[in-house]
Amino acid sequence: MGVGRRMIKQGPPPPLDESKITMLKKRKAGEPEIAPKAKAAPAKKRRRSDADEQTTSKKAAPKKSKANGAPNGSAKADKKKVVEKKVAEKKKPVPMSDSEDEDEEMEEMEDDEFGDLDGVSDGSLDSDEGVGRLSDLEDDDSVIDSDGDDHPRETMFSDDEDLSDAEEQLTAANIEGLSRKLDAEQQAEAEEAEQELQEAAMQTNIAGDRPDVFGQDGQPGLAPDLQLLRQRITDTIRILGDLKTLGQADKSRADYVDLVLNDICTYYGYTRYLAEKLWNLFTPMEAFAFFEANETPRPVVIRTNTLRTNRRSLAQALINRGVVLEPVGKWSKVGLQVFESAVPLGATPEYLAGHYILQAASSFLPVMALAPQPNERVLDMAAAPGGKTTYMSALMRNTGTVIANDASKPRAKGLIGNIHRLGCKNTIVTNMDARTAFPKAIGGFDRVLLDAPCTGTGVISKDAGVKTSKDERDFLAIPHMQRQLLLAAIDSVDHSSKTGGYIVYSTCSVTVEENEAVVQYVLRKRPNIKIVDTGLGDFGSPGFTSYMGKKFDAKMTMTRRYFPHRENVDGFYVCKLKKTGPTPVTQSSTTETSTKPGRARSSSKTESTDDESYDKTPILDEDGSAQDHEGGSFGPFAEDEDQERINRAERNRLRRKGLNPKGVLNKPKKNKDASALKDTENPKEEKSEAKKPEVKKSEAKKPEEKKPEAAKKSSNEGKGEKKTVTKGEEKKEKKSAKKSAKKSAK
Ligand SMILES: C[S@@+](CC[C@H](N)C(=O)[O-])C[C@H]1O[C@@H](n2cnc3c(N)ncnc32)[C@H](O)[C@@H]1O
Repeated sequence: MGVGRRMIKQGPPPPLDESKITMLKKRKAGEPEIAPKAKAAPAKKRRRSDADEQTTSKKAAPKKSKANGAPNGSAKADKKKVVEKKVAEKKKPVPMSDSEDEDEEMEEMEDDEFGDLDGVSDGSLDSDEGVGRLSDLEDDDSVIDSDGDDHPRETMFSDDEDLSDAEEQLTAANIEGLSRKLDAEQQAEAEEAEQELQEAAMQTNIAGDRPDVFGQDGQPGLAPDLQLLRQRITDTIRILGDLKTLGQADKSRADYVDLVLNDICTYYGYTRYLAEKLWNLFTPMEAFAFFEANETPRPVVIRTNTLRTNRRSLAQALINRGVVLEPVGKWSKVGLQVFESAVPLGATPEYLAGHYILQAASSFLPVMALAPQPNERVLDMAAAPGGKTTYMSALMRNTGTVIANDASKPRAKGLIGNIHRLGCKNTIVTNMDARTAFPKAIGGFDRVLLDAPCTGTGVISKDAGVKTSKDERDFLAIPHMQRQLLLAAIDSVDHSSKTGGYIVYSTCSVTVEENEAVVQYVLRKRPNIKIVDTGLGDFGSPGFTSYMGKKFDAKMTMTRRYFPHRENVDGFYVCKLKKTGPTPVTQSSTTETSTKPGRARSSSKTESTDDESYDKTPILDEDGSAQDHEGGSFGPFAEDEDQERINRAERNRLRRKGLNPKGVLNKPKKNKDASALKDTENPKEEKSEAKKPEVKKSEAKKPEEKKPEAAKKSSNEGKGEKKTVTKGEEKKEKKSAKKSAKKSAK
């Protein structure tokens, strides 16, 4: 696993530290560096012997000098600085609260969720010492053990370890890993400072330093190499920051934007269409930071599965396997950021036992915003591969019900796998197109999560293919689908739910079309919803209230945006909605009455008046026939309908096997279900076949399975023969049938 940016802790970036810039300037100018904290701060707490210290220093020293030339003493001081910073951070209240009028229980839960829990520190390969110390820690009464019987809730959400103690213990146990991490952090900080310097330089208006990005003939031409291209990008961005002073008189802003966009496409490999779309989200400087951030991977994060373990135990187990990790940030108490691993994280015994799931940090956020409660009925509309479903299940402590739906069958299989591995027992998987299936098939949920399919512009660092694969059509079709899904999500929620009535909409995309514009659309279509606070505090940035001349609801600021270059997480959007009343019948895609489980629903035929909210594209079965999504009331069990579905599925299954369904299913004795099926299919045929002697029938069927056409022919011939059979012949036939029956019995 690489270091560098990956090592940067997730969370809001710290404010610009001027001293770093001064330090770097001095270093560049060859002036001696002073590390005031290194001098001033003697080591406060020493958890290791001097011998250990020396060993570690020896290992760490070359890296340090490589990283920034700082002596070891300075690194120690920096380490202390980091610990001090952490302690100071711990003292700060966590700025996350849910200001909504939810009941006390929910508040309690969210308090827990965002509680000041950040106990586990870094890990390394020094497992022996670490194990000893961690056992000491467990014996220590001062450490709050969440597994205590007095706190059943804490037992489940067992990350309530004593922060400082746990952190120090793990720090001691993992000092080598910590040193490495600190080195990398320092390096990253130095890189950041360098970048800031560059950016500051960009903004500096030095007389006579006017970059000439267009060249002598006023034409941009081809940049000779990538380094120069990058230089031209930064120069152009600098000019755009102060066009009046730095721009050429004969060039407009549009000329510069055009130039920089072309260069960005060449340098980073975007299509012009997408580069422009992303560029328009930010100031030129920030757009550059965004494009840059998309070139580096986000930190590897795992989520503790609290249905199986707690974060401290998991951290300890993984540290013992050579994993260097620490809590992902104050905002989560189940996430662990992994810096280094001696073992593949997807194959450890803990992974296989379902103690954790590899999950991007930003993926935690929609579930935290939804805050599902124990015993609720919750729908995860687009659930595969199940990172959020399984988190929801854990928050609900395996109580209530989670319907985890996904339209893709292969992906639903992965979802089932994760559900099993993580031990989620309150989850039912369905495989339907959520646009039309909900609330028709089932509704009345307390909460619905729609983690919508999207263009993926927030995860370009993971999937660089997005840079070239998404075109204008995608940015029309995908938001269209998102709107349909969100309307269905809203209609599937029980507005009168005592504990909930919430919908969370999220995407891993940063474009406005897929986020604010979708929310704005549903606000217009559903007057019975309102935007509410996500409860995610100040983490992230507020959603846009206007974009390129479009105005959005003022409450859009309550929605949250996350960016790779700001929070060092995947680009993400989270919006929480509260349903305040029933959807008017004229607006709902299906009638909303009686959506409670087990109750027969009234006709769901009420078609939407809104073209966009109701997808009229028929959903095709595997055999290509359109499913009946219209008409028919939803009852507890529609036996005929179910039977027909079962029959159809069986026929499809046989066809896939290369068998003629009629041939196989017309064997009543061999397959009970098949005979039942035949009843509904072709009773007449069944009757005439029944008259035939048993043995003959089975003999006749065999070739039919292999050669359907020939079999058909012979079956027809058989029918024809029957009409002319005389009584004598019939007797003979019966006799021979009896004989052969006896033979076969023998
Ligand atoms: C962003 S992914 C969901 C990720 C998932 N929530 C998680 O955390 O693991 C979007 C999912 O939507 C599914 N999907 C696409 N169209 C759908 C539809 N019409 N109905 C239901 N699911 C759909 C895709 O198969 C895909 O798995």
